[in-house]
Amino acid sequence: MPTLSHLKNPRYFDFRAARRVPESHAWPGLHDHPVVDGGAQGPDAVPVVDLGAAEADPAAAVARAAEQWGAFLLTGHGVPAELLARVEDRIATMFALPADDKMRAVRGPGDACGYGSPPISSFFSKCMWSEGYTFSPANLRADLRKLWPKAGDDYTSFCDVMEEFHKHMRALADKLLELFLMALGLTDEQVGAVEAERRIAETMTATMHLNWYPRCPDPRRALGLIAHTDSGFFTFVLQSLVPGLQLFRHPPDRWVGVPAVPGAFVVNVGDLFHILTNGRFHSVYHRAVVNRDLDRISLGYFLGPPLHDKVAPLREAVPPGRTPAYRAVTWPEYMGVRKKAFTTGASALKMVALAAATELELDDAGAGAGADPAVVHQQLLVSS
Ligand SMILES: C=C1C[C@]23C[C@H]1CC[C@H]2[C@@]12CCC[C@@](C)(C(=O)O1)[C@H]2[C@@H]3C(=O)O
Ligand SMILES: O=C(O)CCC(=O)C(=O)O
Repeated sequence: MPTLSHLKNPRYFDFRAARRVPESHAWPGLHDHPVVDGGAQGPDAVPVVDLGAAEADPAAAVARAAEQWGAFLLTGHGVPAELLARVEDRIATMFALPADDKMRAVRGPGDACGYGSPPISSFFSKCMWSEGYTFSPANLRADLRKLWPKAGDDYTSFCDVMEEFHKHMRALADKLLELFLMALGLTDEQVGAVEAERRIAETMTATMHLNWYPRCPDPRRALGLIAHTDSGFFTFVLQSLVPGLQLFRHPPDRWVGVPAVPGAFVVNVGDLFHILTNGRFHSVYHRAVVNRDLDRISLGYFLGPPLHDKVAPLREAVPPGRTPAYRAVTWPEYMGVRKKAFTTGASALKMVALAAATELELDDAGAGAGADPAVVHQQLLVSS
């Protein structure tokens, strides 16, 4: 059996060759909470928002899901299923590149983009059972030359497909932002006319993160992606083939498995949207688990503000007579707070909460309150 030392690149863990889960990849505490099926009828059914003809009032459906779950399945969105199949196929081709090619594009310390574990992994001493690749669609052709320096057919088809996908997704993001703002109670006119809202719509940026979760000989000991909230505004997750995404819900503490619905996106509310909406739409803890027989691929399309813009609660989101619950932060500033939160066991959202906000407002803040699975892991596993 090949071991790490037999590989040309000693930094590359060869998941394909692994016959067992080594201590470096074994996470304690994975089964502290039960897992329930979010695809079955009942209170744990993940909400579905259908943007097609079937939904009479999509803004009301978005409001309910964002307030009660911080996540929902999005169908009827108009992105062709045939394009999604090509996207998944191209991602699989990319992850099948030889290790040395992938390592050429490795993420540097502090870099947002690149190949390897996602940025959050640096907060933990254990390794996740996955590989990832982050890139900016705005810079796609240049970024991808790191993986395919000689360009060629695979490079061209990857870039063509991702550009086509990005075009659809950016338009869908605008549509969903408008629905989110209408869900907050803004009228059509206000969404277009109020300066703060207009600026968000005009400047929102997109980042893509691809995940590959290789099949795993002992899936109960390994973890694909540690529990986290996304830090930006909102994220579209594509997991249309193999399920593995779980949302944290409480009380009682439990993981809700999100069904893999062909052609659907999962939409997650992120921390900056939580702040923007003054906690009315709350960010959601989620994680990805792995399985024994099947590789899994997922894609996150992350929307957020430009790096230098401050995000503060929208005036329209703060109830009359109340003060905003959060202070203004830029995205990089918030990432810095989150890093500190991981090393101290605190909640990043609570760290940017304003002292004047009442306990009630913070307790309403969903992810910021109550049991926090990431903090539980953090106490056990933070890298020294
Ligand atoms: C635009 C983003 C959003 C990032 C950072 C940057 C690029 C990669 C994203 C993720 C993807 C995996 C989980 C996460 C927590 C991570 O570590 O990297 C995400 C993070 C965030 O939502 O904060
Ligand atoms: O693999 C998944 O389903 C989750 C992906 C995710 O949470 C992410 O990329 O942030």
